[in-house]
Amino acid sequence: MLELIPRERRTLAPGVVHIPDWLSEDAQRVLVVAAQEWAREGPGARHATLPSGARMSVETVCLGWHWMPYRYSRTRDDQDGSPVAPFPAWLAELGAAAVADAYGRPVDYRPDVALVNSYRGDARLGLHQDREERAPDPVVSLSLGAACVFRIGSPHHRRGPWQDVELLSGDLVVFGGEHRLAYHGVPRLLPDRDVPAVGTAPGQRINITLRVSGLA
Ligand SMILES: O=C(O)CCC(=O)C(=O)O
Ligand SMILES: [Fe+2]
Repeated sequence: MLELIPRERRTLAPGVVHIPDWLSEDAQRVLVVAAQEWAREGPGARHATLPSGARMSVETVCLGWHWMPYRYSRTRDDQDGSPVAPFPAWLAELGAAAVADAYGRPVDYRPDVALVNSYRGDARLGLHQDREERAPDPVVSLSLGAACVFRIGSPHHRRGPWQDVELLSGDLVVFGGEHRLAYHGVPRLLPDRDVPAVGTAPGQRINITLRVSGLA
């Protein structure tokens, strides 16, 4: 099922752009250090609990707005109720540069939510839509550490066809436009892929997802 993808920038579908190696190794190291600090701050990262009672295998800490299945809050209501960590201005600038590069034009992109996801072992993320936002702006995804398979399909239904893309450390994916609500997920890590020394734990993948909440 996995295609052999040349490591070139590709538009996977309208509004969906993959840029391999978008982040320099230095930038990756800075982001990994920041992600590790965010994951330790306050009540720390957690495996969110789904309405079914199951816990997600991905461990997440949020900035700006705290995402829970399936709503946002300014406070960490499924933890200790403390205020969510602030969304740093430099991360918004990085997100705007990502969207401008992906779409090849100047953009007014002001993300105010980050999900910092940590995958270890057989952690994965089922197919879902990012749809708790009230704004049409694209989603930015940055990958750090271990490689994974990223699956993206249609905005209309969860079943395929999908595209499976290998995401390596430093890769950028932007999805917006008519694929803003595309189903997507991470069916598995690819722990045997070489990872540059960016500071992640052995076999760990960190994903930083940026979104515009549209909330005030
Ligand atoms: O880890 C990824 O690449 C995707 C994360 C994601 O889809 C999310 O946090 O909503
Ligand atoms: Fe998502």
